[in-house]
Amino acid sequence: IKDGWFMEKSTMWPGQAMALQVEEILHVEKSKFQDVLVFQSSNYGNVLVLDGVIQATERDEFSYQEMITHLAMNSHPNPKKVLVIGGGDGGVLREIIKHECVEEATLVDIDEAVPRVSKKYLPNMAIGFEHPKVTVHIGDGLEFLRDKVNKYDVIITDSSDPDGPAEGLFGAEFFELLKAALTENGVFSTQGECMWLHLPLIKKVLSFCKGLYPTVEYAYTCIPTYPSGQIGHVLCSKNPETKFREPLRRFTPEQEDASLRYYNSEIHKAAFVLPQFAKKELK
Ligand SMILES: NCCCN[C@H]1CC[C@H](N)CC1
Repeated sequence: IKDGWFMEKSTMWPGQAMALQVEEILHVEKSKFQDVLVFQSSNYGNVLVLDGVIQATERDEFSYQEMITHLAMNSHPNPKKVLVIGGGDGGVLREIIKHECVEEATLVDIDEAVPRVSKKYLPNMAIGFEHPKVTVHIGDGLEFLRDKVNKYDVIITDSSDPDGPAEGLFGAEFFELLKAALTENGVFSTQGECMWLHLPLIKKVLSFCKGLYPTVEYAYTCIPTYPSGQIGHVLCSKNPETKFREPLRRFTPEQEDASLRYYNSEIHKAAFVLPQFAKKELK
């Protein structure tokens, strides 16, 4: 932080950096896995930063949390058992429990510092932890999956970037373990990186998934404080009949008005419409 500004510089997005004005530094810690920083920004609320990378801000986190969750959940006919890998800030859990049909939501995050710090400084996002249907494990998502077979209807991998503790969540073994852990018509969504920055990585993940799953799609959302203002999701289904581009289930207009700020059934469809440069590269 220099002259009151935080700058998100990283080799993962060379030559560019998101900058946010800092009102107050609220928390600095070196956890077992990463550097944890929380600061109050001038116009994005409190901001959670891990290893120098913005993970969530109070003002725009809902875009990512709603889309990574509801694109998958509304593509499954009746998701009862849901698993979140990563997601230690609680935002995805908050979204999952908006689906009445969910019986249990399990979260596995490798770093206990993330839930602890999120509850304290981003309480409206970490509210997901309080729900009776929620169980939290602290541990490696890859290890957690090793003995899970035919257990989850939906799995959401809400990870940081490949550069750090989440590295294993972008590899071949992880996608194979995911497949075994999903039930017969299971669906999953991942943090799928940005088409302006990571097309080669996205292409690699998509083509690998196409070898494992009958239905694979890429969608994205707009979010001001992520690199290049956009983040994608890779969506896979074990059911060849799954049509991701058309929501199978919908929230009622009342639910959309009452409890959603980004996702709705129109933007569900729009999320899969890619600009020409990405469409060409990812087909
Ligand atoms: N719940 C938010 C998890 C973090 N998502 C990622 C954070 C880092 C970004 N460069 C990409 C998305």
